[in-house]
Amino acid sequence: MVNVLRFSDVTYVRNGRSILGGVDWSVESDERWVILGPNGAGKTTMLKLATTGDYPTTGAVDILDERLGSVDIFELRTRLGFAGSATAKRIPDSETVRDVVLTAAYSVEGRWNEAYEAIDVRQADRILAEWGLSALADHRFGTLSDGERKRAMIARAVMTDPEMLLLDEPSASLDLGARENLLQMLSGFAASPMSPAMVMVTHHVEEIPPGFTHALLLRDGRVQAAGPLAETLTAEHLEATFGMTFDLSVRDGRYAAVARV
Ligand SMILES: Nc1ncnc2c1ncn2[C@@H]1O[C@H](COP(=O)(O)OP(=O)(O)OP(=O)(O)O)[C@@H](O)[C@H]1O
Repeated sequence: MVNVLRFSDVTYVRNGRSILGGVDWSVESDERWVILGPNGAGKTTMLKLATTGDYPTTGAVDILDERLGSVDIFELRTRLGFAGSATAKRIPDSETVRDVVLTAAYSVEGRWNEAYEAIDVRQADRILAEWGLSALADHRFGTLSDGERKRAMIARAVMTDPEMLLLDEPSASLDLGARENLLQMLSGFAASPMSPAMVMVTHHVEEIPPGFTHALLLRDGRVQAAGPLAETLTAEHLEATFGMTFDLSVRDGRYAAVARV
């Protein structure tokens, strides 16, 4: 398997504050990772570094075999798929859902005068179908529900066949049905050997799609545990990460955690 992401002794300091400290982490092309941790633990900062959004203060970040700091990040970004709330904010409300996906082929937000190849349009329509969005293809992005919006942003992120897909809280703010629907789709996507490496940040163990293989637990910018899901996502590691005792259960690949009173 090919290494797609490596953090080597990464620190990230801003305004005199240590946000990440001594992070070592490695992702292979067939792995699907979830990053869990309390508010402010540094999860989004890790995604920011992994998507070329910033540089580590010390240590090294290697993305798709390229060292951050000595590579053209604009070229590297075309090989990554990223969906998060910040990316959704950049999409014009008036954009159709088909164009939200299609414009990823040109790395732009908002269609202007680009002429798209028939092959790109076919690819967009195939992806819209895969993410349950065909019926909404001509709807305006601004009219979508939160759940539809999240799916549209993931569809956009996979449009260019990225070598690594990174998702920041894809299930946040979704109702139960929309969350379950999205989890099923993510689970199906994760199961395909054709899919890229995946890294997903979430706040809740209930939001881990079955089929995800690895977990990284972060607290105060430090890795508490990282590795294969079954060995890493334990009540003991959750306690060390969140500072509370949990009853943790897993059924049919779905995790649930309830604080022990
Ligand atoms: N530029 C900055 N200057 C100072 N502090 C920062 C800066 N960027 C991030 N932080 C702080 O770093 C910490 C980690 O932020 P980050 O957004 O990575 O956490 P998170 O784990 O994603 O949190 P949440 O779960 O609440 O989204 C936070 O306390 C945040 O306030």
